[in-house]
Amino acid sequence: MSLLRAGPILNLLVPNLRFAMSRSLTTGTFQNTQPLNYRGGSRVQPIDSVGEEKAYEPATGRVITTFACSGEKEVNEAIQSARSAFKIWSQKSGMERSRVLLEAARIIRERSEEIAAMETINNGKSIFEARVDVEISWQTLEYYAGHAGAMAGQHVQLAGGSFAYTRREPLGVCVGIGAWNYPFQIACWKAGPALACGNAMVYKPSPFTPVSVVLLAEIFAEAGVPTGLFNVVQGGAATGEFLCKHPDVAKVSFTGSVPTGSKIMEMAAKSIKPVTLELGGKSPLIIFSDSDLENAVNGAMMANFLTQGQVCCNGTRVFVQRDILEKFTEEVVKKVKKIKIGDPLLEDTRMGPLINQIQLDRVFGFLKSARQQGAKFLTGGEPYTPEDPKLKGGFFMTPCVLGGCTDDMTCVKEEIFGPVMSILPFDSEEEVLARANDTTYGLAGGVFTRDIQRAHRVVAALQAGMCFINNYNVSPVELPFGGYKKSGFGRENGQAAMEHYSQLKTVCVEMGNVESVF
Ligand SMILES: NC(=O)C1=CN([C@@H]2O[C@H](COP(=O)(O)OP(=O)(O)OC[C@H]3O[C@@H](n4cnc5c(N)ncnc54)[C@H](O)[C@@H]3O)[C@@H](O)[C@H]2O)C=CC1
Ligand SMILES: C[N+](C)(C)CCCC(=O)O
Repeated sequence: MSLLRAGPILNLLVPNLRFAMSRSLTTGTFQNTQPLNYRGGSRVQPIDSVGEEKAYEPATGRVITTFACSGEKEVNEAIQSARSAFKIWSQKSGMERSRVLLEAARIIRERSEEIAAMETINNGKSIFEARVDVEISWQTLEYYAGHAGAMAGQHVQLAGGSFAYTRREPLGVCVGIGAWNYPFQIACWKAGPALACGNAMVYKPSPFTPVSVVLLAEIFAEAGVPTGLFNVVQGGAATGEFLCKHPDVAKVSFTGSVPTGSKIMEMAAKSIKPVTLELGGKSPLIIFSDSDLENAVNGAMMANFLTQGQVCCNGTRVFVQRDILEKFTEEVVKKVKKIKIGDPLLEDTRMGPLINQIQLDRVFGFLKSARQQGAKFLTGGEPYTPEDPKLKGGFFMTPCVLGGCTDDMTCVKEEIFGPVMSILPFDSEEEVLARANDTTYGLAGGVFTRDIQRAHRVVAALQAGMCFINNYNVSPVELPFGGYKKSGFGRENGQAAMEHYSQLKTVCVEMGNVESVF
């Protein structure tokens, strides 16, 4: 399956003015001048704040914007704006909502080059990958447009002509809190099903990546949502807490780390708010010796190096059956050495910088302990300075493959969130399954083998919410995505997400007389 599944559609797009504008964006030039909050149908400065944040262009280390973190009053304004829009939106038919979502998807397609460029500038991922993210984003809105029109209840016949029916109703104002690795796509993964079900949303992106989500808010407005339906507040933990604790919020959907997920669940518990938690992982990828070697190598690359390795579902523990260990390792190392690192806005770049200096230092911290614990550095793991002088301050490193790894090493146990693959040899299926499941995480897992029975047996035994056979990290919107164990619960994407943004009402209808017991 191709990563860029909708490629032909993208190629057919006629270049428009915005496209031409985004073409002129080069690394080292963008400076944000507009307010980054969005409320009541326009960009606004927050009315109160709890401090200030800076966001960077990771490729150059330049500050591209400084913004105020929304305070309690601003958060309340955004929620009240969403509440009033909810009254209108929730009364529309599914088909009416569907039409608006389809229009939003169309505008995203039209503006895809501009959105992808913003994502690359603020996140650091290659423009090639950012385009894929934008495609997945509009596909998400199209997919949930279909579900909006198809939302329906059940009819249940009861004795004596009485009957009951069920209604699937929206929850109200939903809060989305996002991570920095897929800023625009995560927002669409949450807003798509939320809006399709008739909810309103207040969204808080990560303070590292505040820029692209405001574009989504503008696009929803242009597509015709009621004023205030989708709002954006900017900020970090304090702003997030105001959102989670607010009594008028009906649900919180969160993507991020396990410790923050745990805090969010605690806050939501106080007022019995349902939560969806998409947390981290340390997923296993199991490669049996009967695999198609080239596919297995490509699968391992896909499992480890997208978005500079900053992906929650990455298969970072690569278990390789011992008789192909040498050949597999040799091929992987060859490919990793060829990854083109550099200016992420250039067409042939495949790896950009990490998100910031803190994350880069964190990854080097893990690599230091890997070295101390005896891992072999087969390639990479070093700071990298591209030749282009404007990239001197960027947060680059070379992608790394670690050999000679054992299950007890820190680099094998903990989520690194950087371009680091650990290779672990194994002998038997039983042994590798026990080792693969020996983790508190359970987001994803993969297996490469030509043995059809073994493939299904292995994924059935994996304790993970998203499993792949003979591929890794493809994520079409039709497929439910989410974790087992400490990787969270609830599902994004697929029909499953509709249930997490709606509630079921049963209406029991009496057609005869009331027979009282008294
Ligand atoms: N599952 C995933 O896709 C992701 C997992 N991670 C993991 O998390 C680590 C740290 O990344 P961060 O972005 O710093 O994750 P984080 O969990 O600190 O932040 C994620 C989001 O939650 C917000 N937040 C933080 N504290 C909050 C609180 N007390 N109440 C409400 N909202 C709060 C943040 O502002 C951000 O929008 C990564 O190294 C990685 O291990 C990070 C990004 C994505
Ligand atoms: C798109 N995909 C599957 C590579 C990653 C999405 C999950 C995340 O937010 O890290």
